[in-house]
Amino acid sequence: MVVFPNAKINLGLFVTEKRADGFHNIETVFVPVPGFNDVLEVLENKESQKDILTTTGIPTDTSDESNLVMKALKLIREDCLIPPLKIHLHKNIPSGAGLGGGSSDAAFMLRLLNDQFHLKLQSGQLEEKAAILGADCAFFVRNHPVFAEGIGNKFSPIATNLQNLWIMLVIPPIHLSTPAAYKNITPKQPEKSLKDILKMETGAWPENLINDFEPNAFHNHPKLMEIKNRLYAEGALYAAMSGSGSAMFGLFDAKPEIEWPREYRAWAGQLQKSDDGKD
Ligand SMILES: C[C@](O)(CO)[C@H](O)COP(=O)(O)OP(=O)(O)OC[C@H]1O[C@@H](n2ccc(N)nc2=O)[C@H](O)[C@@H]1O
Ligand SMILES: Nc1ncnc2c1ncn2[C@@H]1O[C@H](COP(=O)(O)OP(=O)(O)OP(=O)(O)O)[C@@H](O)[C@H]1O
Repeated sequence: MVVFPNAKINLGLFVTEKRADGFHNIETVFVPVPGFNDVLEVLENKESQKDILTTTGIPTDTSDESNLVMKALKLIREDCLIPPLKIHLHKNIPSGAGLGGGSSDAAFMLRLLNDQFHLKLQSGQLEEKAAILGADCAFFVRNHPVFAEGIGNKFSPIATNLQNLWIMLVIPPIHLSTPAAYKNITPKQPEKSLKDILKMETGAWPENLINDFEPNAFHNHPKLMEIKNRLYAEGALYAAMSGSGSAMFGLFDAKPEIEWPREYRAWAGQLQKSDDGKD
């Protein structure tokens, strides 16, 4: 079976408090970016008793064992019998970009194993397993726009009308560490609730819809602020950094045609309703 784990963006991100377990409570809205994907294929390995992982595309700084797709497989095997597998992962979503690529791979692996081996796990059960693998992972199980609280794994529905919008992702060659980003932040309660802000006209979003990771990231990497300003200058309705960065995005009401320096990666697509990622 082949699946296409997609990226996410965060629409607003408040870091509200530090928890006793070292993690942080956040408020954010996750939005899938359906056309910006990795590719994950799983076949039964009939030639040996071992699992084999092969990877192509953007190299990751991780060993096979610590690759999140292998961690997802190990987690499923705690309760279910899965035969030896041949797994191929093609990485297109860069790591350290705040686009949740590794988390998406993990959640899609859980879903794929559930489907391919008829495990009959419900979405809620898959979300519980996904949350063990990473704070962002559970969102990718249902993969619909959602309001998230807790460490990013308690969900409630959100009324968003993003479906006719275009998104441009701009990814400069800057790798930002998520643990370091959380360490350098002072949590605070938001003045306005994110749910209320999202009910406002998009014209009010630039003033109100804030990503708490931006000030530190912009201070350390002024180019990120330049990208945001350029997205607005080119007509974005809203522009921000995704997650802990460094990917920036702009939302547009028509297809954006913007040239960026060659060392940046840029991609534009529509925020249509995402499917379940299966072939
Ligand atoms: C920045 C976001 O992408 C926003 O969606 C996420 O909060 C990050 O989620 P993630 O990459 O899945 O994070 P994990 O891999 O679970 O955690 C990496 C590290 O980030 C910190 N972390 C993560 C999530 C969270 N709510 N509080 C934290 O303090 C912890 O130090 C943790 O050890
Ligand atoms: N399949 C995978 N793809 C990418 N990274 C992986 C994978 N498995 C493990 N990792 C490790 O996870 C780290 C974070 O990867 P990820 O792609 O989730 O990036 P991110 O930008 O930090 O995303 P976010 O902060 O939004 O969750 C990588 O630096 C890498 O060491």
